[in-house]
Amino acid sequence: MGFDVLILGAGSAGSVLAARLSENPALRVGLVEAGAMPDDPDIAVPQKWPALQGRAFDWAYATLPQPGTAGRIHPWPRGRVVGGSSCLHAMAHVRGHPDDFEAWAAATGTRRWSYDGLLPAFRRSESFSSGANAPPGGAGPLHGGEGPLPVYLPDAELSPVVRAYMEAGLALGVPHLGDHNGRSLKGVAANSLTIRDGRRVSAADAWLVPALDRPNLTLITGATVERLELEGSRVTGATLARDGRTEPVFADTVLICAGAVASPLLLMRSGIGAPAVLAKAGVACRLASPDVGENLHDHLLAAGNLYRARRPVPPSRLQHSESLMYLDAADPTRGEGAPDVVLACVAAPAVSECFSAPPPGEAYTVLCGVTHPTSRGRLAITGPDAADPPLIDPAYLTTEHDRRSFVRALQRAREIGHHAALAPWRAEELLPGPAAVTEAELAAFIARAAITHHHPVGTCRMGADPGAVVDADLRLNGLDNAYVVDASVVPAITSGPVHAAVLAIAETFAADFTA
Ligand SMILES: Cc1cc2nc3c(=O)[nH]c(=O)nc-3n(C[C@H](O)[C@H](O)[C@H](O)COP(=O)(O)OP(=O)(O)OC[C@H]3O[C@@H](n4cnc5c(N)ncnc54)[C@H](O)[C@@H]3O)c2cc1C
Repeated sequence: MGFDVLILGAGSAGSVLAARLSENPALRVGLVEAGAMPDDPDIAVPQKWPALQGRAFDWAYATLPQPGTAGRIHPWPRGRVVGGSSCLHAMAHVRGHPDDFEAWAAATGTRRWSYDGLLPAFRRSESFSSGANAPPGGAGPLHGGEGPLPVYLPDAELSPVVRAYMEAGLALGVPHLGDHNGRSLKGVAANSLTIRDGRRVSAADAWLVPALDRPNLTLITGATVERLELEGSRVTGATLARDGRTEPVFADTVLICAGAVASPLLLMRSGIGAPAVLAKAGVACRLASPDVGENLHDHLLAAGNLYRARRPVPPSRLQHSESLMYLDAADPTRGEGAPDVVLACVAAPAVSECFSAPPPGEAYTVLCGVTHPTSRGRLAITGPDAADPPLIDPAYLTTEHDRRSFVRALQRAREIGHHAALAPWRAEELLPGPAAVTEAELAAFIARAAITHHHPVGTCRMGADPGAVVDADLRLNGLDNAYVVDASVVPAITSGPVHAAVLAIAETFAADFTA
């Protein structure tokens, strides 16, 4: 088998790239995916997203025990299915604050990765629409109206508890925000969701599936990429494992889109990485690239500031966590600039495995987290085969900045949670509970309550410096015809969930590649 362009991984970024590049009928595009087409009907049901984890289409990774979170091991779900993690995710669509992308522009030395550089891709990717009673949305200077991905701003379906939490924020002087995808991010807004007619729309649904009947696009499912094949400074293709056999696939250009966990692992299995890490795993070094797998970072959420309800809490009609509230922890009334903390109201009990909670309908939660963590970890292979389990160490809460900011976030969560606007719903605070008052007590609670917000990034960071894994064009440093295009190239995480940014990276790369 041979292609002009071979895309490895049919997740969020891979789905965008396969569709965009195969718009050119002269380009033979191959797309390889370890998983199958999604066939579990629960994937499309927004309320069921937490229940999808651990099923056959989840890679179900786990971190090393984390000293910063009381020695806990954190499950890391990732989609192993056509559509990738966009089939498992919580459907919140948040581009990030424009200042977030200044770090990307500074790292690469090009405005292409600034907010304004990415804006055409953000707009091109989406069809923005408002809910029945929301302010008018649709196309405009900041929103796209004709892109493949529906971005839906709900109103009428919002949970009454979430509405009360939003009212509490406004009463405390937090600015009103129409939606999360303008130039401001701090304030009160319902989450924009990648939902159409009450059903999840994955990146595969939006981009890939409509393109699958093109004769120049070949999707190969159930095939795990074992390694890239290298000849000098070129990648000639990859070795796939399918149905118990290995087979080669050849290509002029290879795009690695296996995600922030699997892309660096694939590079390492192929002999591209830190020589010491490769040697330890029994892999011969073909290209020394010490930063492969480094710079791993993620958002955490404290689950959570839990309240027993004084009356039944109706189940969410959306995806449970219906309103992220981005704030300046020192002054929540401040609207300018990027936020430093985030709150989220879940119309259900949400706690880590360290705590128990009342059944659904009897409690609700205010989650909180830090938008720009400074903790940086790493991941590594333990052997030469795709089946060898990786070492994943996000180094959660290892900086003073992250621990202190998290305490501020929890203090703001409690301020909202105890506000009069929530009095009709609040019976009592269950967690961390009235006995937790000092910063040390709150920090100890956070260490046991923190769970991943599912946003790992950074493990093949882009940059202009010689240590960067990929350059500003996303080309692998040291190779002529291989690129990484997925969440792993993000040099520094955005304020919020990262899916919108990953899609914009893929859209931007595709536009440049085909120009
Ligand atoms: C539970 C959960 C909730 C989330 N919630 C949100 C949210 O609400 N909003 C948001 O913005 N983001 C959210 N995210 C994050 C978001 O989904 C991801 O950041 C994004 O999908 C990453 O896209 P990607 O293309 O980098 O990787 P993926 O979408 O993970 O794609 C990688 C693909 O490569 C395939 N692959 C990997 N290794 C191999 C191999 N060796 N051979 C062949 N194929 C391979 C995988 O099976 C997968 O299909 C969530 C993620 C999860 C898991």
